Amino acid sequence: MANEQAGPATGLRALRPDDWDKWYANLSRAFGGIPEGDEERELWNSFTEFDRSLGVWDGDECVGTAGAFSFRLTVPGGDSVPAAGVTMVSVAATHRRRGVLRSMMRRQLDDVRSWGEPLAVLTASEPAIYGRFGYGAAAFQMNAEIDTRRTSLSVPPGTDDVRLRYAVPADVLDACEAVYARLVPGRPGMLARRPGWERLGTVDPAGGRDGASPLQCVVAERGGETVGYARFRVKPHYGPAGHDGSVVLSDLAALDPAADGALWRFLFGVDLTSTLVARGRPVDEAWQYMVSDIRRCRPEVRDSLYLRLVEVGSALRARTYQTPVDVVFEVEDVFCPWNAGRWRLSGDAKGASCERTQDTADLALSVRELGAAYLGGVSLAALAAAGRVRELRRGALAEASLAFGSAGVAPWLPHGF
Ligand SMILES: CC(=O)SCCNC(=O)CCNC(=O)[C@H](O)C(C)(C)COP(=O)(O)OP(=O)(O)OC[C@H]1O[C@@H](n2cnc3c(N)ncnc32)[C@H](O)[C@@H]1OP(=O)(O)O
Repeated sequence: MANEQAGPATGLRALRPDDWDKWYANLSRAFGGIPEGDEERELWNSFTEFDRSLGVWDGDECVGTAGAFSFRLTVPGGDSVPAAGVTMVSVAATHRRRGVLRSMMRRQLDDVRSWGEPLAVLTASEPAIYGRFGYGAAAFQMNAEIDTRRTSLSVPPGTDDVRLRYAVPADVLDACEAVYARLVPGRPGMLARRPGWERLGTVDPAGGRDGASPLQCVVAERGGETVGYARFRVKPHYGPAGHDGSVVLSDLAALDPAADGALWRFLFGVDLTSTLVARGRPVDEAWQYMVSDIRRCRPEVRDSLYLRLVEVGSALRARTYQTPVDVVFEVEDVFCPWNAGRWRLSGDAKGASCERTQDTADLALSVRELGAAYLGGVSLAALAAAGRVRELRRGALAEASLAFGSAGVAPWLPHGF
């Protein structure tokens, strides 16, 4: 790989295994410098894909880091598409705002393109950073702090047939992972986990508990089969009115409404607690429609997954469209100019073609808006209302907005990376 200059005396190169300690130390410091436990550190070391990671060096000092996990991401229609999971991005504060990040983003997107991966995805420490590199906010998450003493839950039929039992998280990891794997094709934004990544769900450093218990796990079973699980911590609190601790949900997955209802009913009812804290949940998750009082759940929606089309043609071909669509996009892409220009997308629920064209454009937008709309969670019409998509042929906006939808399932990223 060529050595690029990113400001005076800095050099950018692929990460070497021997450099990992310094590389990771730069990353850790950029996020506040509090050391992680050995288990977590070992986990991220095992996840690091060295030939897909970059370091920027000033002499023998690491001043910039970035990685790109080789993920597969569910797209509308249920296919799983190669996506670079951009991660571990940091620049030493001594070297900030001199273009070190920009140099890594440049090299990384060139690399991702050369690997033939049509998408790049990330979660942003600050939303203002990545739009300039063509990433749009494509999936959102729900956070809630539920007052479980003043909110009741009305569960779906069949909930009473589900058996719940406590289990040691590590002992039921394979069964839980099998549940997760069955859910992956059903929701855009979900990641097919690579071997080893299931450990992310059970890593439990004492320093990360904030006064709560170690991770607890309840599995939902029906007829001897695992149909769901919840992993959570309990944070005891004794206040003026007695016990009013919290349940802090870490992860929940269920194969059907009854299993889902059983798990949420359990979480609502843990003795000596009065609050259920649920973060990073799908924005359309069923519990919201089971509760008696959504206002007492204090729901809050937040940006979650940012997506970039690395190759516009192959990315738009890789998903399906919920209604027939035939539109010409005029795409602006300053950072990856190979995408710029006109593309004709023709598709429906079975498949799509997307090729370069000289035909007149129907819709004009930047690659960032295409990224935001790609998973079906942000409508092109809404982006047009904000002035970020221009309709050049009457009717094209409604046609494309409808087609890009994700069949009533909101996209969701199940875990950070
Ligand atoms: C996917 C992930 O891993 S997200 C994690 C990102 N990392 C962090 O937040 C850790 C702490 N912060 C940092 O390490 C650094 O400040 C970084 C990585 C955010 C920025 O690195 P820098 O080398 O300073 O960025 P660089 O100088 O290349 O800036 C490129 C552009 O982004 C802008 N920019 C950089 N950081 C920010 C920010 N936090 N907010 C808004 N704009 C920013 C710059 O102003 C510049 O703008 P321009 O295009 O108008 O010139």
